[in-house]
Order: sequence, then structure tokens, then C-alpha cells
Amino acid sequence: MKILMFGRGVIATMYGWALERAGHDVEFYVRPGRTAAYGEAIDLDLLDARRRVWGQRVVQKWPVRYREALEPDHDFDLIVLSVPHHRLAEATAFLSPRVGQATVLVFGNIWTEPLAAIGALPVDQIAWGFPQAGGGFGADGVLRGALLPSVIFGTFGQPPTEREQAVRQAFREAGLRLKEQPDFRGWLWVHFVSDAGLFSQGLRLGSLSKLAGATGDLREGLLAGRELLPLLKARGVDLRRHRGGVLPFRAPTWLTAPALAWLLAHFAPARVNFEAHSDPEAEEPREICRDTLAEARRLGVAVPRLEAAEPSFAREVTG
Ligand SMILES: NC(=O)C1=CN([C@@H]2O[C@H](COP(=O)(O)OP(=O)(O)OC[C@H]3O[C@@H](n4cnc5c(N)ncnc54)[C@H](OP(=O)(O)O)[C@@H]3O)[C@@H](O)[C@H]2O)C=CC1
Ligand SMILES: CC(C)(CO)C(=O)C(=O)O
Repeated sequence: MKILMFGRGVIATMYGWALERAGHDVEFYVRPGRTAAYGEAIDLDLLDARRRVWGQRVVQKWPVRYREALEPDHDFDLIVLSVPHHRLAEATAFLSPRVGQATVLVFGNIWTEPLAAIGALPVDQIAWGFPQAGGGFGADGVLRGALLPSVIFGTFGQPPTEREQAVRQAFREAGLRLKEQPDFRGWLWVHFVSDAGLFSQGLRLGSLSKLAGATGDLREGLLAGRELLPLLKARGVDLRRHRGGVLPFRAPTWLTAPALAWLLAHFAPARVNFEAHSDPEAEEPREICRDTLAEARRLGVAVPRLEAAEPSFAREVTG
């Protein structure tokens, strides 16, 4: 397949790497002027857990191809769109007139109605998924993170179309196990509030990476997530369809908090993922917390822990 990764972010890079190694032809679309700044290769320091549970370390300079323009008559089969949720509107506005014949895999967090989130992109050309990988670029430009063995694909009650099947096949060929989420809207929102719970407590300490080893703060993160479950119900999510996703928040924290702390200390793929979320200036965690809190306020759902953490993610008032 001819694949265009939109942007050169954390997720685009990790999956672009895996897809290229599986024989696909991978390029990156980056904003005009970025190619020179990025250089010819991406420095990777990854834990590849596709074949080994504890991961295999990959340290490599990966030579990549960039393009800074996209005409609608391109011949990409697939465009992988993985940007923070607050960047989606701008990205879909750019892509809509340029999508050509490609399928667009929307591959990240969404907090609005998914069909609204894609703007004017043609819905019959969309596939939906979510990465099971994580990490971040360090100040030294190195991408550190972990690529887990599975990847999520979602639908909204319908079986996957031919296009969606073709995208799944490409990821299968990259050695990834597919996990299907038939209520993907609900799944996305469960994931979003899970992030909000953890990020809110991470931000209180400076960044998500600070939660590693901090069992008490992890407990607060889990409880912040628990407080957000009524918000999901208020939005019409049937939580019975997401038992696995909400279990960490419903289970007793005397069990879950030390278990998570243990995982982050001893299970290398989880550890490197969290450690790489160390940028205290990162925008996305703040945006996730802000948008979750705004929605809780709009719907009148009490979220005292998220509210108490607001000073660490509120927008600075300038003036
Ligand atoms: N990082 C992680 O560990 C995980 C991330 N996710 C989710 O995956 C998604 C992607 O995350 P991540 O890879 O971390 O995000 P990043 O911020 O690392 O990457 C986003 C990339 O998209 C580019 N981009 C955004 N908008 C545009 C635009 N309009 N035109 C051109 N380029 C654009 C950015 O470029 P520029 O810098 O120029 O703006 C950047 O290269 C998010 O929804 C996130 O929540 C999920 C699990 C883990
Ligand atoms: C919370 C974390 C770090 C887990 O990978 C994340 O970024 C996400 O899943 O959105």
C-alpha cells in the first residue's frame, strides 16, 4: 500500500516505521518548511513489543521521506491521520479537498461526536482506529516509546467496509493483532476520560511521567477517572458495553493503584511510555483535561478531583 502519515508525530512515526518494515511505501506529510528542520532520518529508541511481551529494543536512525504539499490527484491508498483531538478540525479542513481516492484512518483521541470530528472528509472513505503505542520525542529529538502487540479498530454498529478491511489488513501485515470495538464512539469517550483522570493528576506533579512510582497520585488519577463515569452516562454511553475499559476505575483502588504502580515500575513497555510523557509544556494533556471539565460543567456532573486539579491545566489569563 502507498501510505501517507499525516504529520510527523509520535504515533505517526511509530506506526509508519512498522508499516514500512512490513513492505508498505510510507511517506510523511509535514507543514511547509518542516523537512529541513526534521532532517533526513528520525532517531528511534523504541521497545517493540509486537513479538515479545517485554519488548525488543530498537535503536535506529530511520531514513524517511517527507512531502510538504498534497495535491488531490495523489495516488496514496491510505492516509493515517493521528493528531491530538484539538488539532483535528484544522487537519480535516486541510485534508478534505485533498483526500483524493485514499482511505483516511482516523487514529487518535476524539471527544466530540466522531462523525462531526471528521469535518468535511467523506465518511465512506474513513476507517477508525486507535493506537496501542505511546511515547514522546525528547528534547534531544529522539523518539522514545513502546509499540504494543495490538491495535484498536472501531466501527459504529456496522461491519467494516471493504476499505476498512484493507486498512486492517495493512496493520495485520505489520505484525499487529487487531482488536475490534463495535461501539467505537463509546470506546473513544471512555478512553478520553481515562486520559483526563490520569493526566489531571500527572499535571499536578508536572507531567504524566511523574506518576510512575507515585502510588498515592495514581490512586487519585484512578478516582478522578471514576468520577468521570457519570459524565459518560450523561452523554449516553452504555458502560455495560465497555466493562473492560471502566474496570480499572471501578475496582477497589487498594488493588488497582499498587498494581498500576508495579506495572509502571517493572513492565518495560508501560514504563518507557510513561517516562516519555515528560514534557511539562505539552499541550494535549491540558486540552484533554480542559475539554473534559468543560463538558462536565455543561452537563452538571460533579467532578471534584478534576476540578481541584484545574489550576495545573487552566489556560493562563494574559492581559
Ligand atoms: N503519544 C502517545 O503516547 C499517544 C497518543 N495517542 C493519541 O494519538 C494521537 C496523536 O498523538 P501524537 O502522535 O502524540 O501527537 P503529536 O503531537 O506527536 O503529533 C501530531 C503531528 O501532527 C502534525 N499536525 C497536526 N496538525 C497538523 C496540520 N494541520 N498540518 C500538518 N501537520 C499537522 C503535528 O505537526 P506540528 O508539530 O507541525 O503541529 C505533529 O507532527 C492523539 O489523538 C493522541 O491522543 C494515543 C495513545 C498514546
Ligand atoms: C495515557 C497514555 C500515556 C497511554 O498510552 C496515552 O497517551 C493515551 O493512551 O492516550
